[in-house]
Amino acid sequence: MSARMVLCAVRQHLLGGSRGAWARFLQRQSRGCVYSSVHGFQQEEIREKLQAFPGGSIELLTQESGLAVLTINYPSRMNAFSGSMMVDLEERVSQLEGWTDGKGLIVQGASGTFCSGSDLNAVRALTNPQDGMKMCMFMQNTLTRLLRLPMISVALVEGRALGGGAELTTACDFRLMAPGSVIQFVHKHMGLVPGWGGAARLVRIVGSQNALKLLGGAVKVDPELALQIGLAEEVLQGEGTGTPLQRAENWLSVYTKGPAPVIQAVKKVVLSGRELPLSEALRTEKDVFGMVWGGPANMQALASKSKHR
Ligand SMILES: CC[C@H](C(=O)O)C(=O)SCCNC(=O)CCNC(=O)[C@H](O)C(C)(C)COP(=O)(O)OP(=O)(O)OC[C@H]1O[C@@H](n2cnc3c(N)ncnc32)[C@H](O)[C@@H]1OP(=O)(O)O
Repeated sequence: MSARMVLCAVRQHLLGGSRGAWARFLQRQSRGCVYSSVHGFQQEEIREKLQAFPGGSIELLTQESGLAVLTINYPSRMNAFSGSMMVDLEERVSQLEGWTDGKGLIVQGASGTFCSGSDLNAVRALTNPQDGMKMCMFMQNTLTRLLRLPMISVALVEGRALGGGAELTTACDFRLMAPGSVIQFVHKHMGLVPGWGGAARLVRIVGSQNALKLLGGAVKVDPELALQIGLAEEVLQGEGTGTPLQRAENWLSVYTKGPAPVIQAVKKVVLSGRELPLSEALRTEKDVFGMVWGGPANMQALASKSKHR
């Protein structure tokens, strides 16, 4: 068992039995990770390698409302991901996995642009295929765990989301785009394909025909095209109605209104439906249903004889 798996098991033990169904689901999903030592993945080894490329940071702000904001912060490099930021991101995702009050997450870039992918200075120093695959496994694990967080997540895209930045947007449940913003899978121009799981997720979001066009043409996806193919949910219009972050928070609050256990249960049943074969998804849905049935929110709704006119 890898250190990561032991940590995950301990965390779940500490979270206790009320999250048993979720823990079992994660267990079935290799505790949220795609790669472990079984696949030749040694987390500590790659962490050390990545730490050798410092710069920037990933900031996490959790709010009492149950909404969190994760900010990719390296403005002097258009928020490119340095090695240490990849490690930071993994740590912030661990924090979010343990946040029992979490309902929603907004992922944004600092200073009006989303993320320009990997830091090319680090990429240039890690060009052998072994190092590339280790970095890719590390980021796939982290972004898979980000997408599987028991909260509803939104990528707020301002400016540019390029390469790995475009891939990061697909690790959120929704994408909201500011006017003038662009999502571009520039990988082909770099002689590459996505490696952070972005292709697999993109196919599930926009379908294989659209994904093939976006990757094959390294298409600059503006908000209009993104809406048309279902990559973005909404364009954040409306000068004078707050900052893009405030508008994204307003948009998300519609879906995160209510008690945390119920919102988390909503995400869990949708996630299992999205990822699991039908019979397994149905069993998970039953388990999650058992967690909210007779719970405080359910009892309160029954007592108040609520109507849904
Ligand atoms: C492809 C797969 C791979 C992965 O998945 O791991 C990647 O993601 S590789 C990275 C893909 N991204 C790029 O290739 C972006 C390259 N940069 C650009 O195209 C432009 O810089 C752009 C469009 C982001 C911004 O252009 P603009 O004219 O507005 O500004 P500058 O070019 O002057 O950029 C400011 C400053 O930022 C540095 N920068 C930008 N992106 C990166 C990056 N990915 N890595 C390292 N540094 C980056 C740029 O070099 C400038 O620095 P300066 O010291 O002022 O020259």
